[in-house]
Amino acid sequence: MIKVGIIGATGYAGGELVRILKGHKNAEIKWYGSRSYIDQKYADVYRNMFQIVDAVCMDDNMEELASQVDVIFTATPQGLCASLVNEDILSKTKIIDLSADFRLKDVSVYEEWYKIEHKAPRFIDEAVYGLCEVNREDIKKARLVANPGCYTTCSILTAYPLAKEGLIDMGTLIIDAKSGTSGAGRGAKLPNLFCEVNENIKAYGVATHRHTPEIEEQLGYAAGEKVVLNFTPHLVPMNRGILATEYASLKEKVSWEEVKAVYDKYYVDEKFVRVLDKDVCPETKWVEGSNYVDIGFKIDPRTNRIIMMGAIDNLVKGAAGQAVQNMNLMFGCEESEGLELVPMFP
Ligand SMILES: NC(=O)C1=CN([C@@H]2O[C@H](COP(=O)(O)OP(=O)(O)OC[C@H]3O[C@@H](n4cnc5c(N)ncnc54)[C@H](OP(=O)(O)O)[C@@H]3O)[C@@H](O)[C@H]2O)C=CC1
Ligand SMILES: CC(=O)N[C@@H](CCC(=O)OP(=O)(O)O)C(=O)O
Repeated sequence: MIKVGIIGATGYAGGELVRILKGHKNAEIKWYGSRSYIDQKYADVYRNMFQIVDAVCMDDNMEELASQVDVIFTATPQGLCASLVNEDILSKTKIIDLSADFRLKDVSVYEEWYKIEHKAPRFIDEAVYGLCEVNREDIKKARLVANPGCYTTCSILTAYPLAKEGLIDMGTLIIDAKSGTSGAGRGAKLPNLFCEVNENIKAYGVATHRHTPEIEEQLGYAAGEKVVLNFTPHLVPMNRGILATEYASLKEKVSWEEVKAVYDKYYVDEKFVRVLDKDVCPETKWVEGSNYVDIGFKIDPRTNRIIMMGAIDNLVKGAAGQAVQNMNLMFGCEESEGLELVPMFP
């Protein structure tokens, strides 16, 4: 059994880790970490865990945790993992960080976009970007994995094959994305109150959202060139789900079938990536509660632009599901163990 500790188990991403790991046949949660609910029963924080989880919440003592578990998930705000990690801890346990602390390779870019000082820059090079479909072999050997952001997972996987094969002019790429409010976490925040979100849709973080440099960096590796793009997120009145619509000019005239062949080259054997049939556009409902990424695309012959669409559940493939997929790779488990979650509908 893989012994697991979760720091931030009381947040939405941490809660989803608990839900998924409860169905994992090779993993056992030993530590439900919290800042606000120490010594309280976890099932009192999340009543859906009544008679399922009997444990009480513990603090975020990573030093102590490292000697008790094989892997630590940090599902905590930006900066916390970097402020706790050290060589001694990494020599005893593996870490999968759901925050952005180790996602960007250039510390000055992190500090510019996140507006905080990075507390452990020496581990940035070592950290592996945990996008399983792209970095599988490196993840298997990693002791520190930077789990990608939710918008970024969706945005990158949707465009990755075309960037990699040089089909699109990267300078024309525009990403318009929408997210349910669970993406903002469980903490009470005024813009996320029911009356502010219900019957409403709003853009935010326009030209400043911190997922922009992460998408640019990863698609830059794929394309083999520096990528600069526009990314605009929107908040929509639903609990879960992200839909990313991405526009780019095609370098040459290609048919839908030729582009589909490019997607198939990368994804045909990927269990969690479903490239949809012609004229089918993805919907968040089709992936809700699951680890799937659904991708669809259309070519507009008038503009010779391609419109790519990707849908994920932000808490599963966008956070906890992908984190467990990473854990499976790091520990030699079946990659889909614990993740055979059938999407919920309606
Ligand atoms: N929500 C999402 O869809 C996604 C989230 N993420 C990332 O995952 C991380 C967690 O996000 P999310 O679950 O949404 O956030 P929440 O606000 O729902 O949860 C935050 C968690 O962190 C704990 N925490 C907060 N401050 C501290 C601290 N100083 N020390 C220890 N624990 C602390 C909280 O504990 P307590 O409540 O007990 O005080 C809580 O368990 C973030 O980095 C986020 O960016 C990544 C992808 C998607
Ligand atoms: C709806 C909503 O507010 N979403 C969050 C994204 C959360 C996430 O995945 O981001 P990180 O792990 O990179 O912080 C946001 O836009 O800040």
